[in-house]
Amino acid sequence: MKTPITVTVTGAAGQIAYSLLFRIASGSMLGPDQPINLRLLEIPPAMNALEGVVMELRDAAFPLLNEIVPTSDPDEAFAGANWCLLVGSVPRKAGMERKDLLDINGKVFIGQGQAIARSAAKDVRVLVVGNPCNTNALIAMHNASGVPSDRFFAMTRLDENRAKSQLAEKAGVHVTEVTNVAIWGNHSSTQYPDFTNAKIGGKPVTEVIKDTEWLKGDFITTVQQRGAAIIKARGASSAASAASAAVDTVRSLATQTPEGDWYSVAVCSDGSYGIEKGLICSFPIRTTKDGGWEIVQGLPIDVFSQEKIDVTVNELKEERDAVTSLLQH
Ligand SMILES: NC(=O)C1=CN([C@@H]2O[C@H](COP(=O)(O)OP(=O)(O)OC[C@H]3O[C@@H](n4cnc5c(N)ncnc54)[C@H](O)[C@@H]3O)[C@@H](O)[C@H]2O)C=CC1
Ligand SMILES: O=C([O-])CC(=O)C(=O)O
Repeated sequence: MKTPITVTVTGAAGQIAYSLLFRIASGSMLGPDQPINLRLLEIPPAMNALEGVVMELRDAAFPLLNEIVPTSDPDEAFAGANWCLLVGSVPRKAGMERKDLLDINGKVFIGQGQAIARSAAKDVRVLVVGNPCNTNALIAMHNASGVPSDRFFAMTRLDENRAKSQLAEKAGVHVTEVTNVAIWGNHSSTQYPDFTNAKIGGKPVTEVIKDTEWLKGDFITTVQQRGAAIIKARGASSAASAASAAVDTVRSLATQTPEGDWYSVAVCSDGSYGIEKGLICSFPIRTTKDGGWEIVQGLPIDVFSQEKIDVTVNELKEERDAVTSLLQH
């Protein structure tokens, strides 16, 4: 029997968590032989609802679920955490951009960053899902003194999955044929889903999909606006697909990436591709044999891509500049 891995999920009584917790406990995220301790953080008014979720987790009788701790105390929630999935925060409503949530959600990540630094395990890794996730991750990272910056991630995998699904549908192939899709920049309507380096059945996308106007136009805007389209249709933001993307992100970070491929997640920029150091920016990423991660280097960036990347990186800088008072050094 392996030693349990402790996973903390915040916003544990919310929509995303209602899908995510059951996927984690079933073994989808960390493997079919990996026992899990779940530590679940909520705000006091949601503790009753959380109690109901805990009852359901117990009722599912998951063989891998070792322990469940529901709490409204961040230090108790992050105690010994190996993985922290920071989902808890308010979702946007129709007509809002994700960055409009900065005022409401940003400050949550100060206290959570500090509590992670005090209480989590030495090998802690943190994936921020709550929006605006890049800048919330930046706030958490700056407030988690002593935790290395390469442990902080923000989720752009849902965007990658959406891009793959759009490309597969257009090409009339199964989604598993689509590889090498990088999302650059911010998880926002400025993100750049890079089709120029993507492949379908091992061939460049541009050789398989000849409709360049669609690739440069509707493809990009559909991916950029998909979250808003879901809110319009469902009356609530994506939850099950977001949970699934969080599972995919952690699994990709925890397992070696297949040769030649990459995945998307926002990490602390080291200056690669000229993107300002210290921004939490989405890049093409590979997980290495030793369990670390690296930014895929040397991808060709044409003029069209560079313009798109500049726009989204500029937005990240603006968001960072708007929260300077929340960033501690
Ligand atoms: N990065 C991405 O791709 C995606 C991000 N999101 C974002 O994820 C976040 C959560 O979405 P939902 O689960 O649908 O929202 P929800 O409103 O259903 O659940 C959020 C939960 O967080 C809790 N919460 C609020 N403040 C908290 C705090 N300080 N500590 C712990 N818990 C706290 C609330 O009580 C609530 O139960 C939103 O910000 C949403 O915009 C949603 C979809 C995709
Ligand atoms: O659009 C939203 O507000 C929720 C989200 O991040 C997404 O679905 O990508």
